[in-house]
Amino acid sequence: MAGPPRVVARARSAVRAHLAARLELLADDTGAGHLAPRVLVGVSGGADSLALLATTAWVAHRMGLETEALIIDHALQEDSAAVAGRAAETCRRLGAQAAEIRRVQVRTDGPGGIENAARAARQQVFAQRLEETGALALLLGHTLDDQAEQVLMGLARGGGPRALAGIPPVRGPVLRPFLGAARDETTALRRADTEEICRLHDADWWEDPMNADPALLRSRVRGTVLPLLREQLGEQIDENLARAAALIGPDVEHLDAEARDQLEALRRDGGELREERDLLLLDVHALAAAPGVLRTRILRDASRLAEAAAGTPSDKSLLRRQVLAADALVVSWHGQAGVPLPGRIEVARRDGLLVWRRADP
Ligand SMILES: Nc1ncnc2c1ncn2[C@@H]1O[C@H](COP(=O)(O)OP(=O)(O)OP(=O)(O)O)[C@@H](O)[C@H]1O
Repeated sequence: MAGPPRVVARARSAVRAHLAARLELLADDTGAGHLAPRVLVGVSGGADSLALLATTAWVAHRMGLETEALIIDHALQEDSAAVAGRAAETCRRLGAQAAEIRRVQVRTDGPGGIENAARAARQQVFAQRLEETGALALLLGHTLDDQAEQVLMGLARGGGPRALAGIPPVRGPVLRPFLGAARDETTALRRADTEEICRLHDADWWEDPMNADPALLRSRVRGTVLPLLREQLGEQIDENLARAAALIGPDVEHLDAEARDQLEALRRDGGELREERDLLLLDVHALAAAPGVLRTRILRDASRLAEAAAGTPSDKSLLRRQVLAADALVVSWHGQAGVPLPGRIEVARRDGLLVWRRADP
């Protein structure tokens, strides 16, 4: 008997590998027993997420798991409720035991644009639904094409290693099986593969009109820049960009984890807060002993902690010049005034300590 088409088999194997790894991890942590035998799939109605839903429903069923489609209606077009309703119907036909539609309000005039506001709203619902259902995992349909676009946009914006590491295939309970198993981009699926899977399932998908909006960087990268790069640099450019992310990803994750551990240790030895404005103190000599790649990460993480401690969290990350100025306080400079940071705080040097404190009013 002939097996499933090759593309379907590849998709199933990617989803199976991700779910099996998640179950194994939870079994080690003895956390699996507390979780419902359910997986969530974020479905936009696009080809990538419908293909993922169909694949997951098939695989999960055979692993004794239920599949719930989670559809977020951003209410950004007039027909958005109808699009969400049709997607839910398709998901049930493709084997989902449940299909949840959540309507969210998205600010259209926010600082990061509609795209970022929609993403933030989506992530909030994802986290909430994971909590409500106690599901094992939430699966998202990002493909190798999304990864290539992400890396290119990161480079274009002058991003560092984190930007070049692209979209993580696994982050806690959030899994992106179509990015490939264990950072192996050769097992990733292309957007065209997901369209083929949808056609094989006779499932109509929705094309997001925002994808064609030239005002958005992502649309220009997808519609103009990558086609040109394929023509000029070769058809393998998407795979090569995704490979760069796969190669750098583990290095970045390792350094980030190391920096978190070192910050924890430095905080333990950091002494008591002395002034009312103080938020966080670190021993400057201990910090100076860390290599530069860790120091800059520790400074970023510490600044985020201090911002949270101040109760004035901003959605801005540290600028490169702020990191360099803070690092200069550590390695070379003693009497300099505080370096202003996001969230109305600053970092300064005082008595052998690096001090994060509320900024002078
Ligand atoms: N409205 C939605 N409802 C539920 N899931 C969604 C929705 N939009 C996107 N997703 C999920 O996110 C995946 C990626 O979608 P898309 O590429 O449009 O988002 P993105 O903005 O690039 O991603 P991210 O959310 O990571 O920034 C989809 O395959 C789907 O799993």
